[in-house]
Amino acid sequence: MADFLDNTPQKDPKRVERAYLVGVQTSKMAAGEAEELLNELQELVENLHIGIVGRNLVNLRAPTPATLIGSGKTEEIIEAAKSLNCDVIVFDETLSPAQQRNWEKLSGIAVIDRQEVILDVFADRAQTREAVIQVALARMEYSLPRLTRAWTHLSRQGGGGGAGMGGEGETQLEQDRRLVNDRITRLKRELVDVRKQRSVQRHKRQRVPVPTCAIVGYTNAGKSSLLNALTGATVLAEDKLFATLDPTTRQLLLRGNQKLLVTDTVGFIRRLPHGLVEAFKATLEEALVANFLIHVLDVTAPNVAAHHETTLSVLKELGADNKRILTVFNKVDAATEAQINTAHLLTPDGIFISAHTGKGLDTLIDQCLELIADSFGSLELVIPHSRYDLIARLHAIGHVQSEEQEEDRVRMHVRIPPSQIAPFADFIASDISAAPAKARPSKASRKSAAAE
Ligand SMILES: Nc1nc2c(ncn2[C@@H]2O[C@H](COP(=O)(O)OP(=O)(O)OP(=O)(O)O)[C@@H](O)[C@H]2O)c(=O)[nH]1
Ligand SMILES: [Mg+2]
Repeated sequence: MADFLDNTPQKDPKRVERAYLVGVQTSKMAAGEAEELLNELQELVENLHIGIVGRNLVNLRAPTPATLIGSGKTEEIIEAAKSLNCDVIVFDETLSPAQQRNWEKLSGIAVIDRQEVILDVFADRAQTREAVIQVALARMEYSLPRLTRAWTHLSRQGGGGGAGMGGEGETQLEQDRRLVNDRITRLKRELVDVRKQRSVQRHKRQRVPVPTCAIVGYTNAGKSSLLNALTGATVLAEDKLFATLDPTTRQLLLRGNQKLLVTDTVGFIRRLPHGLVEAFKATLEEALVANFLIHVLDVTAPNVAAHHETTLSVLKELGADNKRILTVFNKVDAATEAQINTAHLLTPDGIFISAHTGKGLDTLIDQCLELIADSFGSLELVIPHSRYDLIARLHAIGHVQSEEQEEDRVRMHVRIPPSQIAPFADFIASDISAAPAKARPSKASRKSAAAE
């Protein structure tokens, strides 16, 4: 049991290595969707260094409660998996604990679903204490109703085998449940401590209020590459799913001395286990507290619309769907004209960029500046030289866009958060952002002010 609770994937040479994949096409799915999901599952499984020796896309009119798919097709799959000498059958659809048990009984082979694969990939990537605990929690919550399975996670990773088949007695099961529940409680407690440190760090950052944005999006879209391209950071960017689990924040200095904190976050995927969203909520808090979001999409992905929808629905689940979002289509350097057209239709005001070549980054930065201007009021202040303390303070906390010396005073355009305005109230010449829309400076003049 102890090994099962260990979050570290075991590098046992006997571990499973031959997988048979099963996808399910339902009438609700768009043409090609199930095939594409199955390709994604294949990539996920390969990320676990398990070889794919066969795959089967099943048409499903109505689900069968016991095994999800009908008995004829079930037999056919088991037959094929056995003849290919597979040690695991992987379902793209979520299997209920009972369905999973039934499949394992019928086949004598370990049977897992996409959710478990995703959990395993996350476990493989987790590096920091926070990520390790979060993944362990999600995995334990997933495993609780599945403790009576023929293969626990441990025995599957240890090479499977029939030893555990149906032999677990009630007492053992009760004991296992208690152990898992105890461990869940302990991990939750430990997580509270780890998170306290993150919130201390954030408060430190927020002492000087700087606008923040979070980069969100489907896994492998190029979020870390964008952070690197924008800020010169060196976050690991790799062609593997879920390369990033922990958020990284970097400061970006834009035109007009405007600072912006940019956070890279964990990627999303279709059919993300609910437990993982729950477990990563705190990590994704960076997205919740951001002033706005940059949603990155891989314009070359075969089903960019589904990626778009997945990210929006996870954001909704997190309660971050009311944020202003800049939609960014990345990898234009590798895109076809048809892919660009599809993206245009999906989000007409999307920004096309390449984190690799730098194309489109200027436009993205312009739009970031606009959003900052919208959320941080733009003020014109006239301050006498005798109040140099206030001028110095503005340089420290605000973002001075322009500064003009007049006889015994200085005229400044600044952006400061509303909560910080009070000490300057007597010196306000005009509040640009609060002015009626027609009196507001045009987009172009605001941009040039920012460029000064
Ligand atoms: N052609 C091309 N490839 C890119 C571009 N940006 C990123 N990539 C590639 O896409 C892959 C994923 O990039 P990452 O930056 O790691 O993606 P991510 O969104 O952070 O991925 P996760 O952290 O796994 O969610 C890497 O192989 C990058 O080299 C781009 O502008 N053009
Ligand atoms: Mg990343």
